[in-house]
Amino acid sequence: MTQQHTLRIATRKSALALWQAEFVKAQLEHFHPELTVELVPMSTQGDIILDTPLAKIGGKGLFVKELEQAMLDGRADIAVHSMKDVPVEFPEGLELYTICEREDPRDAFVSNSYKALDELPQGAVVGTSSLRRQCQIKALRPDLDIRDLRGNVNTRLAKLDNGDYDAIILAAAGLIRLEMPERIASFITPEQSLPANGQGAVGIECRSDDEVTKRLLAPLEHQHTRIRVLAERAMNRRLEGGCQVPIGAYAEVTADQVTLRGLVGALDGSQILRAQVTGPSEQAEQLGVELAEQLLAQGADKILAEVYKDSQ
Ligand SMILES: NCc1[nH]cc(CCC(=O)O)c1CC(=O)O
Repeated sequence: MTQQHTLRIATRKSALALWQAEFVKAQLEHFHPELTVELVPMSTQGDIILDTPLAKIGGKGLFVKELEQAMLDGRADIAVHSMKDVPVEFPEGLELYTICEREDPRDAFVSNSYKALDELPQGAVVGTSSLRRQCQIKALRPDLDIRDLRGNVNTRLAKLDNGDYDAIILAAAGLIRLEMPERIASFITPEQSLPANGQGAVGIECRSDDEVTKRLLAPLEHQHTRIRVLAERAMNRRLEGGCQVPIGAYAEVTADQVTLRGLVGALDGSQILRAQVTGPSEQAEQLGVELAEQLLAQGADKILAEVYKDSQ
């Protein structure tokens, strides 16, 4: 590496994406004081199509395609992603090389009037566009009126503050990173609602043949997080679920064992399939597949087929 080496980070322009890119930049500069790191902010399809419910647009990787093209064209060297938005498969020539330490993976209950989900009055209006959150909240509280809520974190908070909703559900990690932890009225436990695979974790993608960049990224790797996220993603991959599916996946690691919980739900919360597996950490991905197969044996394929049919 020469003194002048510059590493360019392709990033979306939302506050959270920029925070994550700046975080990776700071880490890289910390480990490599000689390195210059630049951000290359860009808009993605997912940022542009704002008026259609995400579940209806479908299409895996709405938020990553442009970033990936920039790396393939050599306009950028790495892309920083929220792991939960990264498709399970990568285009030829690119790979997810680094998984950084996870922030709190739980969902957060956010409201100006109520402290928790079970305090909401009958028929209260709750905002979320996530099918996963929708089905689990419906199962807990069938009376609630769940309405679509799009936009980046600040837009969603503004809609809550306008009085459009009694409460909204957001990833705790986003609120913590954007320095708004006081917005979290309470955490939603994994028992109430399983988080999305990879929630709270940041991943770094680069060109497969870019050994220089890989060496620079190596110190940012967090093995414990990798095991958890690999197990969670393997489950989603086996279920062929993108990021807009009513699938929850949550892994925890104790000593050298990983415990993975998974769930597939019907959108109205009328049916929720759950399963859990435990095994050695080295077999994280196999455990994810095993869990998916348990869910398929319970009929997850029928539920998911129904969801995909509705989103056509
Ligand atoms: N789908 C959007 C998205 N992607 C990542 C996060 C939060 C941070 C994370 O999971 O790392 C969010 C916002 C949210 O779900 O509230």
